Amino acid sequence: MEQGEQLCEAARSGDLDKLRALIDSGADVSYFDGEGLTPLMHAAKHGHAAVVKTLLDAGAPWNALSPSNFSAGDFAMEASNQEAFDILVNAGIQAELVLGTIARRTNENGNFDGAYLEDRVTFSEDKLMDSDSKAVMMAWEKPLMEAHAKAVCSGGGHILNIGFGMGLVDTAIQQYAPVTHTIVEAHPEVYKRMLHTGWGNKDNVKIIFGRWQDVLSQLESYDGIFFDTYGEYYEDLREFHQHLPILLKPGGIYSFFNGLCGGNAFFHVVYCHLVSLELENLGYSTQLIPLPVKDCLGEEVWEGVKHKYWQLDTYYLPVCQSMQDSE
Ligand SMILES: C[S@@+](CC[C@H](N)C(=O)[O-])C[C@H]1O[C@@H](n2cnc3c(N)ncnc32)[C@H](O)[C@@H]1O
Repeated sequence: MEQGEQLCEAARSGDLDKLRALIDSGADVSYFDGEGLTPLMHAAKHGHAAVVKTLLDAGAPWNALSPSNFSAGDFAMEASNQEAFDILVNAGIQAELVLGTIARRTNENGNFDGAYLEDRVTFSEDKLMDSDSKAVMMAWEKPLMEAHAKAVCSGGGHILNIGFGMGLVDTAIQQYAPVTHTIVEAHPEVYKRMLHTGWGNKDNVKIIFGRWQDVLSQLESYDGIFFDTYGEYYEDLREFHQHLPILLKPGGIYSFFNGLCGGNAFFHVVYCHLVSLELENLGYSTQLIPLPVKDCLGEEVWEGVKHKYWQLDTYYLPVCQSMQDSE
């Protein structure tokens, strides 16, 4: 049997001594067997936590995917192997803190090339699409947007929303009659449509046209902030978070569309941890409220849409607050 196969066999049976000996003799820890599984996936599947740790320490890729798009962490999660799962989550967080490769790759699958804001968009009743038939926003998200609006408007006052899209969250925000409601939107056609549908005539609404990055000096500070852009990277969200101490008033609530790695359950867990950790470092606590979405997401929803950006059964709605407020 070749070394890679022996490694998979040792990982399956939890034979740590054999595994170490194979690694020491140069066996390839990123080997894929005939079924497209790595030794790490086998160890995770069978709950051999020490083997998982040894393989990761030897450089096994935590984020390799099986032919059915399962990572080692997905296998551990599916088999309820908590210890192996925790080790893999930590490995994922550490790797992403340094490299941020997963979120970037997910976006590359979406083929963003920075040109979205210059391209045409198409509006229909149930979606807003970019020129490449990828959904910028879809109506199935309406209950999520209503929940986000409820969270960020819970203290009333002055509300900021970044990214108008189909106006779902803004329509919901209006229901709470905020004192002021500022909307930042960067796409010329979306902006035009906002004006066409009367958003420019609402007494409490202020529209700022431009990329949030370019209009920061026009922003004030707010009691509630929601962030949901398109065609941007995790780094952009992270950069936006750096401005929260100025943009969010004491006692204010911040939330964002949590579509991070929405195509893979385990990567999503890693990113939920990662973003919470990064917000914590900035002084914000994050509560993730689970909302079931399976029922609003039948196959027909994705008809004509090129990239299925969300494939999970539960959405975790982030509610962030300054930790000083909760003391
Ligand atoms: C996913 S949609 C927002 C959906 C919205 N939450 C809703 O409820 O309909 C993203 C929006 O952000 C806009 N956008 C993209 N990049 C932006 C940026 N850098 N600054 C401001 N808006 C941006 C897009 O044009 C798009 O209208």
